[in-house]
Amino acid sequence: MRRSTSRHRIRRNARQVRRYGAEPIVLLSDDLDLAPLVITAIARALWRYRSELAPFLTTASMVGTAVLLHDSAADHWPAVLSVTAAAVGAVVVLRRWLDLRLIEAVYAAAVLALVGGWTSAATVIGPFTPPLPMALAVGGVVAAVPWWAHRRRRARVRVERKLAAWPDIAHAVGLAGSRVQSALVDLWGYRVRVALARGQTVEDAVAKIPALESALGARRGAARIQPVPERADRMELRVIETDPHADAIGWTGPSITSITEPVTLGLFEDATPVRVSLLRRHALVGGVAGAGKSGAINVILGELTACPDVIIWGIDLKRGMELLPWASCLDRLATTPQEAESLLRDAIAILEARADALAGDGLRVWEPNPDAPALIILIDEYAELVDEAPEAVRHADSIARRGRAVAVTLVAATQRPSQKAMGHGAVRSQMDVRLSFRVREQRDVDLILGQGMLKSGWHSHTLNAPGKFLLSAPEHDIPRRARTYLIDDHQVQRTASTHAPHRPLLDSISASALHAVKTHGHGHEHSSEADLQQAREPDRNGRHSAVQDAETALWEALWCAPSEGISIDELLRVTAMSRPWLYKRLKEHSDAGRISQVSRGRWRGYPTVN
Ligand SMILES: Nc1ncnc2c1ncn2[C@@H]1O[C@H](COP(=O)(O)OP(=O)(O)OP(=O)(O)O)[C@@H](O)[C@H]1O
Repeated sequence: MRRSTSRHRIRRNARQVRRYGAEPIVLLSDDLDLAPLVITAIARALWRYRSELAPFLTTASMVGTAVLLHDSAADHWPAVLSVTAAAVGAVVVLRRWLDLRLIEAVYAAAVLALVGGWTSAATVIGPFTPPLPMALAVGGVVAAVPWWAHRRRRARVRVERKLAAWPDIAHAVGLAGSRVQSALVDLWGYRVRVALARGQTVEDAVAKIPALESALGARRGAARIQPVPERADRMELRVIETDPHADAIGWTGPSITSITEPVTLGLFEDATPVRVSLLRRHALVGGVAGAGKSGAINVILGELTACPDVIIWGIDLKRGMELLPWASCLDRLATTPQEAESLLRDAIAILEARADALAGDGLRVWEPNPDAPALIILIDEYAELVDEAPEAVRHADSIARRGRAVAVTLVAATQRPSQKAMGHGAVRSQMDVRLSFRVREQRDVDLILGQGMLKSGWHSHTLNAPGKFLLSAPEHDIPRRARTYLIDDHQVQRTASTHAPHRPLLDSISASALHAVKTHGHGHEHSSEADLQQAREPDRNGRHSAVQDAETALWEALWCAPSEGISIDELLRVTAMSRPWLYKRLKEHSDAGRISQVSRGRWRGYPTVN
C-alpha cells in the first residue's frame, strides 16, 4: 500500500516535470522513499551547474584542505607555497598550449596565487582564525565575478550542455550510436569531433545536416561537416553561431614572421582563416572602387612588414595616398611615373643579378631568408601605371614573366584588369593568386579570375559588402566567400612604426646590381662595400617630401581661406591625401588652437595675434 503511494507520488512528480519543463520539481517530505530522488536531483543539478558553482566548490575545498593540513601538518606551509609557485609558473609557461589568452592567463595565475597564499596561511594559523574567513569571503567574491562573467567560459558551458544531449540528437537524426569525442568553442561557434557508429559514413552525416541543425537549435546553414582524412569513421562538425561576415572583422595583428608562411587575409564564411602563400607568386587584386582593394593591400602589408625576409617596394601614382602610411616600412616608394619606371628597372637589375647568381651556384630558386630577402613590389592602381608610364609597364611585364624563381614578385591592384588597363602584356596571365572583390559586370569576373571562372560559379558580381572577396590560388580552387580583416588608420600607423625598425637590408647580390645600375647603367659590375651599403639604404625621401608638400598645401589653404572657410573636399583636393589623414591633421591643428571650424565641414586658420 505504502509502496503504491510512493509510486503514485513519483508518477505525479514526473507529470509535473512534463508540465513545468526540464527541471524536476522535487517535493521535500519526510518520506524516505523520496530520498534517492532528491539526492539524484541535487547531484544532477550540481553536475549540470558545476562550472557556475566552481568558485563555491573551490572555496569549500580550500577550507577542507586547510583544516586537514592545520590539524596534521601545520609546518608544511612552505610546501603549499612551493606547489603554488610551480602552478603559477606552469600557467605562464604553458599559456599557449593551454589555449589561454593573456588576460585569462593573468586571471588564472592571480587566482592560483590567492588560493595557494590563503591555504598556506590557513595551514599555519587555522582556516577559522581571523582575518582568514573574511579574506576568503572577499577574495572569493572578487575572484568569482570575472569567472561568472567570462564570455568564453559561458559559451563553452552552453555548448557542453548542448552536446550532453548528443545521444538523443544522434538518435533523432538517424546517426544513432555516434559519439562526441571532443569539442572546441571559438569566437564564431563550435567544432565537434564525432566518432561515427559502425557502418555510418560521413556522407550519411552530410545528408542529415538540416536535421542536425534543427536538433542542435542552430540557424539554417549553420552546420558544415568535413571528413577526417585519416579515419572514414570520424567527422568534424562545425556549427557557426555568429555569421563572421555580418560585421567588419578587426585585424588582430600579423600571423606570420616569414614570407615562407602563408599570409592570412581574413575569414571565410565558415570562420576558417583565409591563408595564401605569396612566396614566389604574383598576385592580382581587382574590384570596383570602394570594394575593399586597399583594405586587402593594407592586410597584406600588415603581414609582410612583419617578415624580416622580404623587402617591400611600392608604386602609388595617386601621390602615395594609399601606401604613404606604410612608407617607413617600404624600402622604396614611387609616386611619380618617372620614379615608378626607375623602380621597376632596378627590380629587373636585381632579378637578373639573382638569376645569374643562382645559375652560377647551380640552384633553381631563391630561398628567402633575412640575409637574402624576397622582393615584393606593390602597385596600387595598375591602370594608372599603364596610362602614365608605359615604359614601366614593359618592366613589370618582364618581372611578371621572369621574377618568380628569384623571388622578385608583383602584387598589383586595379579596378578592372582589362587588356587595355593591364597594358596588353603578360602581367595578368602570370598572376598566380587572384583576389576578386565586387565587380560591376559579370564579364569582369573572368577578367580578374581567369577565363571560364564565371561559368564555374565564381560570382564576385554578387558580393554584397566592402571587403568581401573570392580567392583563386593553387590551394584555393573552389569559390568560397571571404572577407578581409579591416585595419583602421591607427592600426596601420602603429603596425608600421612597430615593424619599421626590423626591416631587412638588401642582400649583397641585389645591392651590387643596384649600385651598378646607378653608376654604369647596367647591373653586372663589381662594387665596394661602401657602395653596397649606400645601395641598400632605403630611399624614403619620396615619402617625406610628399607628406611635407601636403602639410604645406594644407596650411596655406587654411591660412588663405575666406571668412566662410574652406571645405573638406577642397582640402582633400589641394593636399591629395586621404580623408583620415586630413581629419587627423585638422584635429591636431584645431586642438592646438591654430584653426577653427567656421561651419559644418568648413575650416580656416586663425590670424596670428602679435
Ligand atoms: N574588410 C572590410 N570590412 C569592412 N569594411 C571594409 C572592408 N574593407 C573595406 N571596407 C570599407 O570600404 C571602404 C572602401 O574600401 P577601400 O578603400 O579598400 O576600397 P578600394 O576598392 O580600394 O577603393 P578605391 O579603388 O577607390 O581605392 C573603406 O573605407 C572601408 O570603410
